[in-house]
Amino acid sequence: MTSDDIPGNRADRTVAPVTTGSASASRSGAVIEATGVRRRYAGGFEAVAGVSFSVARGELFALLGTNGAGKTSTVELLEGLAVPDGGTVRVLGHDPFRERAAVRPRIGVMLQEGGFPSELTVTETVRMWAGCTSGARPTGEALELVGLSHRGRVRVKQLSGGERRRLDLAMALLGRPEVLFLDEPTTGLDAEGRRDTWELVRELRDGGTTVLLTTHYLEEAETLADRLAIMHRGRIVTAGTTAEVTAARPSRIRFELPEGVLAARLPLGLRAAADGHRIEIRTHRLQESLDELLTWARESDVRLLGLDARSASLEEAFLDIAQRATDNEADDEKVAA
Ligand SMILES: Nc1ncnc2c1ncn2[C@@H]1O[C@H](COP(=O)(O)OP(=O)(O)OP(=O)(O)O)[C@@H](O)[C@H]1O
Repeated sequence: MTSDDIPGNRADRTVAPVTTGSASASRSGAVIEATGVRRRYAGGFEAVAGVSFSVARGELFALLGTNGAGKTSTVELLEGLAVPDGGTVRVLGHDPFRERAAVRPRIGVMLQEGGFPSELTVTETVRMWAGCTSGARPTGEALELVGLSHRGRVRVKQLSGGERRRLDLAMALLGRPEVLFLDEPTTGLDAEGRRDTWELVRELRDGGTTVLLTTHYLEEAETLADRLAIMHRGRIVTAGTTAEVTAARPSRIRFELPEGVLAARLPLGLRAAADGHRIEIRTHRLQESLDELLTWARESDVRLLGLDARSASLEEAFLDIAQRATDNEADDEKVAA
């Protein structure tokens, strides 16, 4: 969903007014804080069902999740675009909806879909928003940050999807925000654009900006996030650093045995799944298992073809979590039937 669904918010999209006042945070020291947050839509559907997390100053936190998991619904509450139906949200120590005037000038928001007048040129659009933003970056600087300097005279309606995302980002950065909310910032960008955006976001974070990011790109979260949470059906299923989230997953060793060498000859200690000559070993002790395998191969004079050993990736953890959550729900439904 986008904030188009929330009446009265369209005019506020992507405004990122200037940073003012001294830094502040909640008593816990967190700059962004969600505690037991719930959000229900018309008809009673609960899209956010008790979500809690916090983001420290200068930290980059990524919210991941399956489609419809409730990421945007959660982030919009923190952006002050709607009021939670339960729990509390705090940004810079304030309620972002009720104390909007205190929060809004210090945050930058990049929604999932920007809503700019399509007949204006890129430069006119930035100038217009800069006019509502005290202390805004110069137009040229904002466009240069996102690699749009050469597109200033082009009308917004003529921009590609990826260029519009860049313009959205320029608007979010216009007021040099302390806290930046980025909802799927690189969707529609090509590989180079994505990397440029990562670089920029990393620089902002290194400069002290606190960032809350939602993304479907696991590599993006793996590359950028200090910590992350994975949501599924309105709840956070797991959270932590990438290393913590992947820690419980086994590493993987893959290779092919040459003709005439049977998988049964492999050492008993290596739990291997064989598909013909193709072998996959799953292990929680990657170094020891690899050592055992290579010793066996050397002593048996066996060449391991296409040998590939790797630690668990965030992608595997994500797919596993989504699958397990779906299986649990199927079991619950069976019990209820
Ligand atoms: N205005 C609305 N009215 C009713 N249901 C809604 C509304 N907006 C969102 N939803 C539902 O709430 C759930 C969560 O949506 P949300 O957009 O927050 O998920 P998301 O994790 O951001 O998804 P995606 O990754 O697909 O963007 C979905 O089931 C969605 O259909």
